[in-house]
Amino acid sequence: MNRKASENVEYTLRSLSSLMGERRRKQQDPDWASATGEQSLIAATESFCSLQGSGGPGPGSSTSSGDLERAARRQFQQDETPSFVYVVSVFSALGGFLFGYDTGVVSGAMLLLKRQLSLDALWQELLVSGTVGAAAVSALAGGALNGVFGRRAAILLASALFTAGSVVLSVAQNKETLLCGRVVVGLGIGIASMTVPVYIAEVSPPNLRGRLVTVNTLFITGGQFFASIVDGAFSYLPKDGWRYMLGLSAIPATIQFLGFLFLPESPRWLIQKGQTQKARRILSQIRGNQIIDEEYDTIKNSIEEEEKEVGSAGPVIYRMLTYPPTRRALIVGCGLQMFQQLSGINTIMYYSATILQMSGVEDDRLAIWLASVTAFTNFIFTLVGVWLVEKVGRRKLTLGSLAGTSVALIILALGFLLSAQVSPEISLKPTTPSDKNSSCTKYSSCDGCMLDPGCGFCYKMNKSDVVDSSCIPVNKESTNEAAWGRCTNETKFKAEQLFWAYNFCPTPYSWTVLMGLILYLVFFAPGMGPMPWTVNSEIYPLWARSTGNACSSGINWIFNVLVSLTFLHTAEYLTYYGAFFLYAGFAGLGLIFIYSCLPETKGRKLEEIESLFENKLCTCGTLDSDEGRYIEYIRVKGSNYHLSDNDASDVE
Ligand SMILES: O[C@H]1[C@H](O)[C@@H](O)[C@H](O)[C@@H](O)[C@H]1O
Repeated sequence: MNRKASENVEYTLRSLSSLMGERRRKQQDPDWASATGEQSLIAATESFCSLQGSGGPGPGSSTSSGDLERAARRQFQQDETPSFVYVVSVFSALGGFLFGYDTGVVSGAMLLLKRQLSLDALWQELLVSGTVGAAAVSALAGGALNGVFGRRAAILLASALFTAGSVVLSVAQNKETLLCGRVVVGLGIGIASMTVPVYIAEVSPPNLRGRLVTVNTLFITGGQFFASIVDGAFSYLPKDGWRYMLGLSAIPATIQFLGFLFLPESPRWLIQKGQTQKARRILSQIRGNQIIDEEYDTIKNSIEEEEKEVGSAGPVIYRMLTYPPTRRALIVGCGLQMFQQLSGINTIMYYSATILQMSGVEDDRLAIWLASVTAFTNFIFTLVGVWLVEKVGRRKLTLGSLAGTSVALIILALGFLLSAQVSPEISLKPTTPSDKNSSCTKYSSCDGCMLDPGCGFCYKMNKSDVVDSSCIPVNKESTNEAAWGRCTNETKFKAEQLFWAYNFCPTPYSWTVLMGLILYLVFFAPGMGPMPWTVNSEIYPLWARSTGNACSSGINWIFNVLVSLTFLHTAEYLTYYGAFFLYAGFAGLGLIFIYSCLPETKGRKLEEIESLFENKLCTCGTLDSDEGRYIEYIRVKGSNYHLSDNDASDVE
């Protein structure tokens, strides 16, 4: 038995012996028992004792603490979380999978699409960012949708949008239809991204909530990983391979839609809407054989109190901003989402193939497959987050993750800096054909040439030295070749031992970059990846939950577009190392923000969390008095009592 489990049992033993003491007192003094109306407590205690088959452990009782411990453990095991809550969470998390898949698959699809439909840069950008932009809009609008129609309706709508969008994409005949499909899918992503964490948090028991919501992010990164495999596999099908890539998500989307036709609405939302009978029925279905009275009453009371305290006049966002605890929670939630994106995750995800090329991978297809290694690392380390979230808590996990991410960003930046310092010189200045563009011939080293999106570096290798190098305009149709000169025909120039580097330079410091990249994901994925979603699903009171999550998800998407769309321009102005130092700076600011403002929400009931924001903003971290202290409780009612290592003290 591990230390914590034995502490649980020890505590239980202590709780039980105090109950036994009460029982003896009541048996000796029946008036006292009836006066306090505690007959049920006596019955419960007796029923516990009968579990052991040997009566209560009073003085002189033959029952050893070993028997008691075994009985407590047996009951603890019986009282497991019903599997229905896992079914509900997995079906909801399919929304996360679709979010990950549809944002991840586009990079591979674009490689094929731009050739088949001759897409120019503007159309490529529209197809990629159209989805993310639509997600930002629908995440913001999703708050109202959730509040009025409920979580279940929002998830059904999101999966219907995913299905419709994927079908449109797989049969599209022109770029305009493709754009419509991408926008429809984006609308689904936005709604799913803000609804699913809220729904899972609302149906989960407090001791599992963090883990189950984090599973949603595991599904996001799983979707991104699966997308990278699909991209790799269908890249061998140059004609129409993209139809499969983009259309495949119709399958999980349809499964989710069908599943949700049978899955229940969030009981918390139902109570808020006054549908109390239905809420009770669903809550007891989700909690299996456990008693729900206390949970039901807590939700109901907190809704009533909230209404008294905050009132119900005016738009929710106005009430949130004028009521200090929700205003603070909103700042923390949006800040977390903003810093998640500002620390550059999607630059790493979208440009990992380029970054990997910098570390010496020449072949395009190999770079695509290696990018799936990046996605896999992100996925596997999110799993570590699922495991850690209920052990170390949200605050420590996020802080540790962001500290590691900052170090990794500095290593990445140093790798790029060292590479820039030893960047190969340009030794040849070929004469430009009269009808061709010559803007690239002005550069004197590979570094400048690489940062100009219009140019590429053509060179030969002599052992480990770069020789006969030139900077030439890139072919607008395919970045794998130059527009003119020695590097124009891929098959021919490869046979002549020539190399073409677009967006990167050959460097001996590739290992530093590679190490930085891997370290980045190892640290980012368990904490900064999932925690912003997990924390946001728990920090708002019920009346503000949909709106709070809509705002913070909207912020996540807006900064996602900003960071990923500006990466190449940022690199052009600040160089690659400048860009990564900038992200490291943002991560450092994020660290200060999180250290001062993020309270620990682990193990608390959703209804209790509001109290964490009652004090002035950015003192929450220091008020973490409960950290490291486990409050055990034993609920005794009839023969049903519950031991939890993370819940509030409560003896009925
Ligand atoms: O939490 C997720 C996850 O970390 C993904 O890998 C990333 O692409 C998303 O932008 C982020 O919100």
